[in-house]
Amino acid sequence: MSDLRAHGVHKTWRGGPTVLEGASLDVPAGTSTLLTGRNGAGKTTLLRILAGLIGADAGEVRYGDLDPERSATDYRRRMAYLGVVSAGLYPRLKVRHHLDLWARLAYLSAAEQDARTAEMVEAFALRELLDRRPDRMSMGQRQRLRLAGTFLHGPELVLLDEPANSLDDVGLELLRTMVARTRASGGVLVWAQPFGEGAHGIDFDAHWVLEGGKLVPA
Ligand SMILES: Nc1ncnc2c1ncn2[C@@H]1O[C@H](COP(=O)(O)OP(=O)(O)OP(=O)(O)O)[C@@H](O)[C@H]1O
Repeated sequence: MSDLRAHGVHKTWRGGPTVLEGASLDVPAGTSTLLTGRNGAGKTTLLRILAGLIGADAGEVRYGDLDPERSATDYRRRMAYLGVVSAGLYPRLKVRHHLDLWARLAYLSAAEQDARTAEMVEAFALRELLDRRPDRMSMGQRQRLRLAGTFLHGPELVLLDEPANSLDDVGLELLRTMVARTRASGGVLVWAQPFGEGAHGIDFDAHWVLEGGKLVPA
């Protein structure tokens, strides 16, 4: 297992604002970090750079030795990113078929697929929903499915943008358990949310605030 490191990350959106001006972050293996900031501070931008989904203008991101841009395939195999927009679900595809599809996209073997799917069904209480379609599910139920998809391939590096959105206290408890499991297995977890929302009862190892394009300890 590895540490996640970002050093001196800069990002200006083309025709838009300069969002990051030397953001640096170090998340040791086996720890979870809370990242907060005002609306528009750049949390999503930073998380997407950490995930390798967009490039930085300058600076460095590494998970162990892996560079998200140069080792994209390896990086994505080990990483999971949950975006804040409620996308990624097919309205008419049953829950069980989402899980099958994601398992295949992650190249899980048949045995792994069965084991991991069963684990996620359990972890996010999806048993009753297996034959339901997202267009007939509540927001919180859909969020549990998105979370199951996030953790399905057993990622070591987990980047979550406002993951508690729409979750009730039961859903939140399920998510807390997965955060704890990721830490316990030596993974790295970053959880981003707007400033002022509280820590959702999670005992994060570190809390950073994104302010003026830089990360400062809370
Ligand atoms: N694709 C884009 N093109 C241009 N500007 C963008 C783009 N995405 C984000 N921005 C701008 O970058 C800034 C930071 O946005 P970002 O979504 O990273 O903030 P955030 O901290 O996640 O905000 P929130 O708490 O509201 O989710 C905002 O001013 C936003 O308008």
